[in-house]
Amino acid sequence: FRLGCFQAAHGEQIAGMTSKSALLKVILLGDGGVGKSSLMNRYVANKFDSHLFHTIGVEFLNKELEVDGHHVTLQIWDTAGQERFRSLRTPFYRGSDCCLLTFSLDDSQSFHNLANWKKEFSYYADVKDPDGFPFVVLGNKLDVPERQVSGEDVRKWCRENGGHPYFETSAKDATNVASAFEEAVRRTLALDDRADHLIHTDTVDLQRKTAHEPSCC
Ligand SMILES: Nc1nc2c(ncn2[C@@H]2O[C@H](COP(=O)(O)OP(=O)(O)OP(=O)(O)O)[C@@H](O)[C@H]2O)c(=O)[nH]1
Ligand SMILES: [Mg+2]
Repeated sequence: FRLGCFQAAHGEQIAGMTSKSALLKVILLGDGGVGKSSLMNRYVANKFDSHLFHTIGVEFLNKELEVDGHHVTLQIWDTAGQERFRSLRTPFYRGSDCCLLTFSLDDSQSFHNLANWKKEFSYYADVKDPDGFPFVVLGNKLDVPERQVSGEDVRKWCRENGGHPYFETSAKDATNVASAFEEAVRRTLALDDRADHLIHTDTVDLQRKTAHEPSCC
């Protein structure tokens, strides 16, 4: 499931580039209407539409950013949260480097559904160890006064389900939106460092092997 990332990292080594640049795929999941498209639009275009249509299938947008000195192209995949679009979104989970589990703070059912979203993602993205995968939890619509979910309950769920980071966001007034995406990048790059190490080890092994065998190509 992390093949895309491995290839990017390997490509850099072959090309001998000095600065690190990676394409990271991050996917937004959560119930219909929680604000996934609004979060993506706020982050990428700095726009907000109070009468957005439900997404059908998936859409993606790219955003370039720098986090802790790493240049990254973030490919943000926005999915349709409504149940009737399930078969249109699940084929796009594979290859995701990070998953943003999104709910709305004024809708407790959307919070209770996070476990189902995590399960659906892990199944279709073929994630072997869901608790080790970089999920980030977003509680959106912080600006709405009719709050139904307490931060304490979410933090407890995050602690008990793999220690995922949690952000309370508002796509409407831009609160915490950039911080949440940047944390997603940070978590992914932290895993990539380990992946780079594995690739490096493989490369050394291959070179050793070829040194002891007659070269034919
Ligand atoms: N007040 C407020 N409204 C928001 C916020 N984010 C989204 N909305 C509104 O909530 C509604 C649903 O937002 P969307 O971004 O379309 O939700 P979605 O998760 O993409 O929904 P699906 O595409 O059906 O999965 C829209 O009318 C948005 O304007 C927010 O932070 N605050
Ligand atoms: Mg949408």
